[in-house]
Amino acid sequence: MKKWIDISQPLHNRIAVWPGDTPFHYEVSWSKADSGSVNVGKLTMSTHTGTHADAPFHFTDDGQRILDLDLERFIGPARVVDVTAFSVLTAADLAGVPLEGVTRLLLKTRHSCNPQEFPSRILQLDPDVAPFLAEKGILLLGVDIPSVDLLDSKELPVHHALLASHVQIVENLVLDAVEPGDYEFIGLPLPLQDSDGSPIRAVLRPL
Ligand SMILES: Nc1ccccc1C(=O)C[C@H](N)C(=O)O
Ligand SMILES: [Zn+2]
Ligand SMILES: [Zn+2]
Repeated sequence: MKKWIDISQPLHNRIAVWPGDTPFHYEVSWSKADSGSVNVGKLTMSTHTGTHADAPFHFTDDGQRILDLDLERFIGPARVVDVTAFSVLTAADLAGVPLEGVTRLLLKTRHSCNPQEFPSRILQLDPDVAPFLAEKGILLLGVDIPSVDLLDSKELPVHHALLASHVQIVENLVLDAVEPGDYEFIGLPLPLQDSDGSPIRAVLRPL
């Protein structure tokens, strides 16, 4: 049996966050020395830090929250496709990619990513990608960048198009060391009842 590959950003106090968002912070708030028994940590973070899933509530006030999402989407076969040659990606571009029978698509948009550095430019996805993916039967789209929309977007047209097409969004994957191809994917969100997003531990195993 092949090994699972971790495709998650490590969460630590120097991880890059969305500009202006809550910095990630972990500390031991109650040490073994103090408690006489155990180390107990305390976390402060934005729900969109590191490798994470977006809930529709992130960009729609009446949208589903993380705990409402169907877990089936976050476990199962996935295809990794290299789109590093593109700075804009449309449905027409994806028409040349074999996607028959694919239910989860992970896009490798850059050769390397440094989770401690927020990117200045990212791939531009055309919103027409969303209905195209839905038509292929794709349930989840994962990217190795902080957003499926451009970094300065306020309207978030790609987020909205993916929601309208019932495609789950996963962001900030680490695909540097991953060859294009077919894998088993697991990337489960935490059971955060009211949340707009959740960190996931995303892993792949070659099929
Ligand atoms: N505008 C923001 C402000 C603060 C924190 C995150 C965002 C995002 O929109 C993040 C990105 N679109 C995401 O879905 O993770
Ligand atoms: Zn997000
Ligand atoms: Zn997002």
